[in-house]
Amino acid sequence: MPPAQTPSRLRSQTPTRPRMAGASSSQGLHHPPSTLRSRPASSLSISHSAGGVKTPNLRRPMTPSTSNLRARAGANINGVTTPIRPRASMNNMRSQTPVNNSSTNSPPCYTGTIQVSIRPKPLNGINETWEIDDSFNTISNTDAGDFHFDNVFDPSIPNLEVYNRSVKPIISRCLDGYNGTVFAYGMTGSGKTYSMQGTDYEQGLIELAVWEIFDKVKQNSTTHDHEILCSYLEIYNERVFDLLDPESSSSLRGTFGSMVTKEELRIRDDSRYGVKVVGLREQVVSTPLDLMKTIEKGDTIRRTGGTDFNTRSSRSHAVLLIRINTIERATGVEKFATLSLCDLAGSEKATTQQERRKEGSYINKSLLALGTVISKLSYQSAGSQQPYSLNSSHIPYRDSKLTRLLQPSLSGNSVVSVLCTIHLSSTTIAETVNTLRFASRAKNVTLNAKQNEISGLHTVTGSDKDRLIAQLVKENEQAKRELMELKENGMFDSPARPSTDDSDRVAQLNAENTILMEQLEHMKRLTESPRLESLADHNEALQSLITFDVRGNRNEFQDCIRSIDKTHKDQLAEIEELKSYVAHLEGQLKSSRYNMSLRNVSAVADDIMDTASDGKDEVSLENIIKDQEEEILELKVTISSKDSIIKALRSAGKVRETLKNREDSRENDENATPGGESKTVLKPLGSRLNGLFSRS
Ligand SMILES: Nc1ncnc2c1ncn2[C@@H]1O[C@H](COP(=O)(O)OP(=O)(O)OP(=O)(O)O)[C@@H](O)[C@H]1O
Repeated sequence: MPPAQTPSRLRSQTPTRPRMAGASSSQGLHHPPSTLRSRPASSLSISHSAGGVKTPNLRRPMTPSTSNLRARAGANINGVTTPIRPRASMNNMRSQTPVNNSSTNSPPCYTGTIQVSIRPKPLNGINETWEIDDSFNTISNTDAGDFHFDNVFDPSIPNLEVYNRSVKPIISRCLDGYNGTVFAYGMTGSGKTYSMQGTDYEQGLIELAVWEIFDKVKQNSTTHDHEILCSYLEIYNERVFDLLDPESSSSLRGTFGSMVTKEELRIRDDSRYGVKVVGLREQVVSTPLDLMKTIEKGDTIRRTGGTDFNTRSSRSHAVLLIRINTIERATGVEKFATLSLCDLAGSEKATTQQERRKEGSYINKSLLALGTVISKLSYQSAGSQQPYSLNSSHIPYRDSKLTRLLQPSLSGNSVVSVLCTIHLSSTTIAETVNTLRFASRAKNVTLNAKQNEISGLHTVTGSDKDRLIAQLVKENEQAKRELMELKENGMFDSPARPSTDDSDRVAQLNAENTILMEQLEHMKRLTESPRLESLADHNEALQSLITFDVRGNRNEFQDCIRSIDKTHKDQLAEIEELKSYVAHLEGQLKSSRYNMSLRNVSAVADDIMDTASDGKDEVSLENIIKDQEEEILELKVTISSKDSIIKALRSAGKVRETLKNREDSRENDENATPGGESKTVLKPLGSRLNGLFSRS
């Protein structure tokens, strides 16, 4: 990301915003001094609280002295400009208190109320309707009473002063991961656009915020990476449009109302940002000029039109969204925030033009919805009983696109500053009182903005870090305990004892390999040809038994039986031997595995793994073990076939017994009657044995 330029340097490069001489500082630019009417000292003032409810206030109203008025107004008296008194002691965000929730593992948050400032538009003529007190917190009218706010600006102060007191603290919060919202509210022609967008001769709050953001980004650029994205939209006749959409730009320039062909966008819930405008363009901007050009582009297609109060009235609510993502390089901790800067359309009485009337009704409807939401939030925050008309806990954010869009901010997760612009004229007193009542309610709305922070990949902070350390200590202790146990059991005295020395380990593994190879060889020897030959001999003996003609030579028959008996015994002995050998190999396998896992435990504990050899030995050992397992499986198959043979032998033994018995009885019969039919018995027995062999 290219480093941000300093505001001063860039300002001098901005061709589109020529400044009046002396307009670059808050002290330099001023407007004609307002003439504030002094009220009679004895008048009874009315104080406004939530909901604009009047409460008698017996405080004696202040009567500003002439000098005070001059100082406040930055007045040009006798040709000398009196600087506007800086109010360093005035902390505009004082109501917002940082709350550290680290003990509860939740992100830090700011609690407080919406910050509300009143900005009267300079009056052509003498102000006899409203009084602003010395402390710049109260605006009063004999009939309407007192209204108290965070700031009540003198009409003559410049945008920079307004910015410093009502917006600047929010920018710092945004760079620290808190969402920020600033919106200008007031009747048509009262100075919302003047304040937010400025003029060719004076920077507006938006531009000042943009410079501040990039200035802060530059200050942090050695330690942090930043990404700044911007979106710009308008809500026109209850429809959301993208002001950065070039298509819209070309099709709409200089057109209004029914000629609108822009694509309407929808607002959806969003887990990260609360709500999201689907399809809204986000433009990455890397310099303040980039961002200002983007905004200016959007402004060219924003709807404006002439009203009875304003020749170039904003006919839509314009919302600029600046997303600020910050990543601290050292920790990878990411903070992200959205700064929403809203220039709302002005409320107005019915106008003569039909098109303006239609727009006006939409504007009034959405402002009414905003007023209702603010009222309900205000009562909710105060925990007080709502009037019958508002009697429900439901906050109707969905009643208008404006409230829906501002829902995340109004529902608390944002640091919010409202700038209410008013007319001081006696002809607009009803609208001004309405605006002040709205402002009073907004002042009561509580906020609980959370810091948007994501822990870095390679680090953790605060309580997460402590938790991780505790977990690692626990794991380490467990590993140590296991190692101690293994030592006590003499495991480290075995040939497989792990060594921290790599060459020792390799030698050890080679030795194990040799042993295993020998065992493998031995196993092969046991299972190879002689055994199969003896099995073949055995089969031959059985075959001859099957085909034996019991009428043949009795000696031969008995030899055959003896041979089978011997083979049977030999097979049984071999099977036992094989079984014990398989058990032995299984034991070996187990112990090899155990030694391997032991090595792993030890390696982790001593952090040897990083420096271990290329692992060939491990691989070959594993291969051998795999081979052994296969051999064992084969042996098991052999054993099971031998079991079948044993079964067959047992059957053959029984046959032999039968034959022997028959032989005996035949001898007896021969002695008694000559001839006999033994073959008939042997046939089925032979086929049974044949079947058994073919199965095994
Ligand atoms: N504080 C101020 N100082 C000097 N001129 C101002 C001030 N506020 C407003 N004006 C002038 O008043 C006129 C109307 O102001 P602006 O367009 O800002 O009103 P608005 O509240 O945005 O109106 P709308 O709601 O109709 O858009 C403009 O010509 C503007 O220059």
